[in-house]
Amino acid sequence: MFQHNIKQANQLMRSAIPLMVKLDIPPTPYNYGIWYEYASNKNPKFNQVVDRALRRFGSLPAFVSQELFNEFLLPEEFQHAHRQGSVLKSLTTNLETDTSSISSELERFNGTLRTAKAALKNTSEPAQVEQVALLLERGAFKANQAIEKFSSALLSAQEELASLRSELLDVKKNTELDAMTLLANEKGFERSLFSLVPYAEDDLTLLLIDIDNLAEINHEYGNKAGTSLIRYVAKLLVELLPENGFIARLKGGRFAMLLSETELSVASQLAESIRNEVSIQKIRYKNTKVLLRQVTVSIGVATLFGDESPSELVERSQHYLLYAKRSGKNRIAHHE
Ligand SMILES: Nc1nc2c(ncn2[C@@H]2O[C@H](COP(=O)(O)OP(=O)(O)OP(=O)(O)O)[C@@H](O)[C@H]2O)c(=O)[nH]1
Repeated sequence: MFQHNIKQANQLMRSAIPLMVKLDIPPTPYNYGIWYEYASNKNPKFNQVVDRALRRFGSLPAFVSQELFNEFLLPEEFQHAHRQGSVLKSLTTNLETDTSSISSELERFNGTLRTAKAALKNTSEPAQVEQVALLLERGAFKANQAIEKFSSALLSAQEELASLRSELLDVKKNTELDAMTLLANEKGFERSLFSLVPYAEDDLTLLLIDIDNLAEINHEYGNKAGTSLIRYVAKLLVELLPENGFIARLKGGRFAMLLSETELSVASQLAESIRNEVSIQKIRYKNTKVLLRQVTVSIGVATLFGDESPSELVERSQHYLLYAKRSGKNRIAHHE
């Protein structure tokens, strides 16, 4: 990527910038990268994915740009590396190089000092003394240069580390994990959904899975038992999750399972087997050893089609989930 000369690069940036302005794309480094690549028209698959994302979102949401950038524009070896990890690695390598260059420069200067000392011992000739002084001056100048370079490298490393630390703090704060089940939470689900949508070709399916009558279960066995049940179902869903699946807990006893490259018919079969598997469990609440009455789930299934947006997909799954609940619960519902 980006292997153009300055003239070509300038031309491409001139076509990319009006596109960004027209589509109201924020001028982030990711977006510059993306629109530069888009304007170069070098990778038809990339342009296709961007076009599809634009149709679905109307613009490019920040994390979609980031995903596209990582997927298409980063060199292969960096794709899976965590940003912090790669920044730290390059910091360490730079500092190592600077450290070894300063040590060899100081070593050389030490040698110069030794030679100068020996020379001065054997002579008091003004011309020779002057030559030694010149040698020392040159050596000191070079050693000084190396020290200056090293301290400026240390300074910028320090700044870089401070900004990494604050980035890590942000990541911690904005965690996308549900503390109760250790699955992704609603925010994590949204991020996953938005990043999968640009690649979907009528084969991204969403299962909204909701525990039936959780309020009654709470009432009958106590809230703690209800919470324990949510954890139990979460574990079971993880066991049943296919390799290309992603699972999150949205709220209460409601889960979202995203299945990429899975058409409606296959996803419906999976939904049916999840429904059945939950309904045959014999669940005992471990604190009181009480066996709970039959636990069931209802599931709404929808597959993204055409230029549908992520929120339209979620709305359709909700619609089918509601339909399943109204039709008596412990069932799945989807588009005919
Ligand atoms: N124990 C427990 N209950 C929760 C938790 N989060 C939400 N709930 C309860 O889950 C219940 C969800 O109620 P509803 O949305 O009416 O759903 P439901 O009772 O499962 O009824 P249907 O969805 O129609 O089958 C409410 O009573 C909430 O208080 C939780 O973390 N633990």
